[in-house]
Amino acid sequence: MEAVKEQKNVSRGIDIESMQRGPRVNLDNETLCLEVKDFNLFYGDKQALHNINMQIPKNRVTAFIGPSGCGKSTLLRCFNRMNDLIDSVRMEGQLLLDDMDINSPSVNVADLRRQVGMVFQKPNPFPKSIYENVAYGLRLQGVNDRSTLDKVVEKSLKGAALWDEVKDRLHESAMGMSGGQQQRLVIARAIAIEPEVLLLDEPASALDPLSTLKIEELIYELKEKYTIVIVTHNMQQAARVSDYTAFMYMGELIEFGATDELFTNPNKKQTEDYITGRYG
Ligand SMILES: Nc1ncnc2c1ncn2[C@@H]1O[C@H](COP(=O)(O)OP(=O)(O)OP(=O)(O)O)[C@@H](O)[C@H]1O
Repeated sequence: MEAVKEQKNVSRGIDIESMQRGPRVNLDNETLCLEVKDFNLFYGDKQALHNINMQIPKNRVTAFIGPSGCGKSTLLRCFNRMNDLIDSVRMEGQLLLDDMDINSPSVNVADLRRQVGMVFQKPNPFPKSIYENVAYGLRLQGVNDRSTLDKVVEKSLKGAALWDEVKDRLHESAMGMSGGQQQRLVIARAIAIEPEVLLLDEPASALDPLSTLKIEELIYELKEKYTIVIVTHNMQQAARVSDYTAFMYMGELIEFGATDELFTNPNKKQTEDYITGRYG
């Protein structure tokens, strides 16, 4: 009888054993920023995300981990509609930013991308001066007043922990900076327009260990002002920088939890196998 009951629950997607093992995530004391509801994404006929449900709290760092191809970047890109650029993409379900439906036709995508900034794996500064890279977003908004720009450039470079290294060469080309400095410059450029969310897609994977450390320290500081979602292959990095972690596998969200709990006491066998290096 017990066996039958358990089998029924498993077949309805409720994994009793897992529920009994570890703590479940509790977001009662958090303010929500992003919400993913019954979300599916297809590239043509191929389904890349399967029925994702997730809540991402404000002013916290949330890491997406999982083996290559599990859908981490696909999900991340949905939050500022980067997938709009791919013709074959079709989506079902909802993505909310502060209760606003991100995919609603009434959403202005340029405005959304100002609210939800993105930093990619490979630093992509513009071939302009350090100053103009940071001022870029404001200039696009029509701000050309020198003293306003000076203030924002300084504040953003300080916010990206780069000011002391570049304050004497603001008008030199950004292309002459190291990779680690370029990545912090790209972060400064993103925060200059005061987004609400920063999406970081493997922001340190092309960097040396010292630059990686600086980016990780920076992420920790930035969460005071921004909600940060980071995709990383590096589990130590996820454990170091994030408050919450989502483990994905083959397009499904397998487990979402407080990072320290997920890494020390995962609910699901698949999570445990991944974090202990059994696959991935
Ligand atoms: N533009 C695209 N067109 C078709 N399929 C795509 C496209 N981008 C991603 N995919 C597929 O969607 C699935 C998820 O890819 P995605 O890049 O989101 O995974 P990921 O977990 O971020 O992987 P990685 O860690 O290797 O970057 C993969 O099977 C991938 O091949």
